[in-house]
Amino acid sequence: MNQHTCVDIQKPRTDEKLLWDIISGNIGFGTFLVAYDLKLFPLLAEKPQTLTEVCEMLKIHERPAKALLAMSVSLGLLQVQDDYYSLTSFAEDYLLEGSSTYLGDFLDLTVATASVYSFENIKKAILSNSSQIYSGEKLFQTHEKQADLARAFTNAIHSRNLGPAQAWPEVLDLSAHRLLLDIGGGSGVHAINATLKWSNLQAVIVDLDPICEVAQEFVIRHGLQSRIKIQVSDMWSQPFPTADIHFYSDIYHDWPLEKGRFLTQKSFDSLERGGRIIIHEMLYDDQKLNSSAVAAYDIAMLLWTEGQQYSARELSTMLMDAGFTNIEVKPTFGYWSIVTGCKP
Ligand SMILES: C[S@@+](CC[C@H](N)C(=O)[O-])C[C@H]1O[C@@H](n2cnc3c(N)ncnc32)[C@H](O)[C@@H]1O
Repeated sequence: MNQHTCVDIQKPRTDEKLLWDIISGNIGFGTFLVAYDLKLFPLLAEKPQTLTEVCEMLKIHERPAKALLAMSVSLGLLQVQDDYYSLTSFAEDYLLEGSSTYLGDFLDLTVATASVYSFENIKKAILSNSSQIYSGEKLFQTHEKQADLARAFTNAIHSRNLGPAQAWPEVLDLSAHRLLLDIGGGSGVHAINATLKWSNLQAVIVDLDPICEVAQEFVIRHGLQSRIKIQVSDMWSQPFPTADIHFYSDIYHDWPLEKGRFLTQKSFDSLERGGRIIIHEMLYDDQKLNSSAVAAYDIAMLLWTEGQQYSARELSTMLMDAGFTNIEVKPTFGYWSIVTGCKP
């Protein structure tokens, strides 16, 4: 090439916004957890504060305070008016201890396990097709052996489900049913909300031993001991107690497809005629293409479990193959939906 020949620089077809959107998702998540950890949200719940006041109360310099506040505003957690920062409705609903949908226990676990989502762990999970939580030990087997971890996890899932669990019982008519079996029910947050909404319903929560202790405490806290029973039971090996609704929330996504099929068939076989199955999950669209939130949850399942997020079509097909009819998919709350069917 001649020394003086100019070479055109090819222009990109797109600007680079997408790069910064991807980066901001990651940094925004970390900054949100730090804001939570520093108790920025309860501080602003007392009264709106200026930048200087936030610096004083959090004992941080102006430069990081500005960055923290700007990110919190851009994430939709704070709003600013006349130089005063205050909470948005989302922050009031989910980030204040007094709220009935407070995410505190979920965020505490997320802070404690933030390193699970590191570059190294995501790469290892993708290359090895294995979970990275608890140094590669199986999630639920570890919980069976370590009651403290089981409790922190169960409390976290409970707090994260306080909103969704109020929503799904509103979208179905359960007035003709008697007994809901909450399989792998965790804290019992769904059984509790379903029985509170439908006075005709009783419930049984089945789960592993240390989790049932936590569920018992939540049931007592709501004064529902006469309507909700708790049974230590392994859903793979032990028969289901009699019920006319089988409810699964965030269970199918913990396991591979064939285990989902197993549970579906087991439910179909053990439900009475007219019985209903309800699967509560964050669903992908059928092409598994259009939701970054569900895709992120899918990666989280890779890091924590043997499972994956499913689409409405995949779960509906599973129900149909087992013999269920009248299959319906109903969006319920945020990214949550239920897939439900009846035993003819
Ligand atoms: C992701 S959590 C969901 C908890 C609850 N369904 C909810 O949505 O709040 C999964 C639950 O399945 C339970 N689980 C795992 N293996 C189980 C088994 N073999 N038998 C019964 N429950 C099991 C776990 O202990 C845990 O409570």
